[in-house]
Amino acid sequence: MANRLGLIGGSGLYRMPALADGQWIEIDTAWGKPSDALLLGTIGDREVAFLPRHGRGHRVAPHEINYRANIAALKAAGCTEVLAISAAGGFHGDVPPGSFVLVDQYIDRTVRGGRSFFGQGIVAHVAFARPVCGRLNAIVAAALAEEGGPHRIGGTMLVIEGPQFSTRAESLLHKSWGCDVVGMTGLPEARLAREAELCYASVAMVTDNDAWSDEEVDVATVIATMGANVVRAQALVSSVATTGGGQGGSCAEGCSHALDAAVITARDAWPIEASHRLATISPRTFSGGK
Ligand SMILES: CSC[C@H]1O[C@H](OP(=O)(O)O)[C@H](O)[C@@H]1O
Ligand SMILES: Nc1ncnc2[nH]cnc12
Repeated sequence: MANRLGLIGGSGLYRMPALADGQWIEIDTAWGKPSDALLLGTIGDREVAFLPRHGRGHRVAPHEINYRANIAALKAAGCTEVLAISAAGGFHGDVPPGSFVLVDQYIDRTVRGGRSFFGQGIVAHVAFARPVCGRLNAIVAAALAEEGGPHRIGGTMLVIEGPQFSTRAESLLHKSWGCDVVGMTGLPEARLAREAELCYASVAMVTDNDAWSDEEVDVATVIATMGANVVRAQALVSSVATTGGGQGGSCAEGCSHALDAAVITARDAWPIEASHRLATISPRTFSGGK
């Protein structure tokens, strides 16, 4: 098992120059094609796989992303941990544009499908009260402190369906709920990472104040702020890659065994096709299936 660190780059983060000898490799999955090829390489001693969430050139909209294929491709590449980077709007003065937020909770306002690997004969309900890996989060928190730029440890991300930005009324509602940041892609990504038994952490790079004030968000603002902070993001991922080690793929927080207490369908009832497909996201659970 490669024990790679997976990196998902969001808006404005389509390349990863830190990857020494990076090679773009096409991967197909039982869930279809991911947003792009994976860039496989190393940062320091750590093997890394980078995937631009919207594809190079930003061709795939948030509601069109095949999140299952993206996560399955990272799993197939031998990733055990995933650090996701996203552009996001901020809801208050503690998370101004230019700050990085280590997300630890989500509220889902999406209506898209493809939010689970399960169904079609095999049912599982993974625990999601703590939707990110506390162990990987501690590594990212240390890297944020070392990087030294403005950041916040912990924050709730509200995920909208998009692709349109929120109305002012929605933005004010989400702010009143105590959310810290808003994006369009954090879910179902985090849900699927848990189902695929991957440690997952997410850093939101705040690019704008969404729509609750007079400074209404637009794409130009998002890209300009991302551009100004992309070097910081690259430094952050390099630091995580060189300080984290993946714990040999066995996570003390339980991410690597998330399906142990989750699959409810009797083993002798597993349809063969479904168990073969699921073996690609959890070989240890499903390879011994029928
Ligand atoms: C370009 S503004 C909206 C766009 O930015 C965020 O992308 P990502 O989460 O992939 O960094 C947001 O979710 C939207 O997809
Ligand atoms: N305000 C916002 N809402 C949703 N996604 C975003 N990505 C960047 N800024 C955003």
